[in-house]
Amino acid sequence: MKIALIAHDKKKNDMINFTIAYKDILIEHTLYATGTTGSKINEATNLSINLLQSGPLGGDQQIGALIAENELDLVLFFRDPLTAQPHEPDVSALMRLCDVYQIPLATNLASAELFIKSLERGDLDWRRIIDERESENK
Ligand SMILES: O=C(CO)COP(=O)(O)O
Repeated sequence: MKIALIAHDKKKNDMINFTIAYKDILIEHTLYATGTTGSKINEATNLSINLLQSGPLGGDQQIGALIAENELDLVLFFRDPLTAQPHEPDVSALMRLCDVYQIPLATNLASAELFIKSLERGDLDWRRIIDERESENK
């Protein structure tokens, strides 16, 4: 599965702890992340991550583009709901695209834990069927 990992600054510690805790599961998947989040995860876990731009510099839009191209199966986006973000329109656009394309989106640590356990159990395997169908139509 292709998974995007994103965290606003005040949620980066949550994301690092999450990736340390679930490293054994995450290592089995292809990971993408916005710039700063991805670098910090890589430093803490050594997980291999496809790094995009930092969020405020277009990283959220790059994640959105991957969703629109059916290149992501799951988005874990630890949002900070208490701090205004200069790139709020990009954040909203990313979440909107998850809804447009039916991509599971966790916006906090508690829901990400549920998703990662579902992933381990194979609950998200329906995404593989969609991926196969998409590649046949290309
Ligand atoms: O701003 C972000 C998401 O909106 C995250 O970007 P960084 O990972 O570059 O901090």
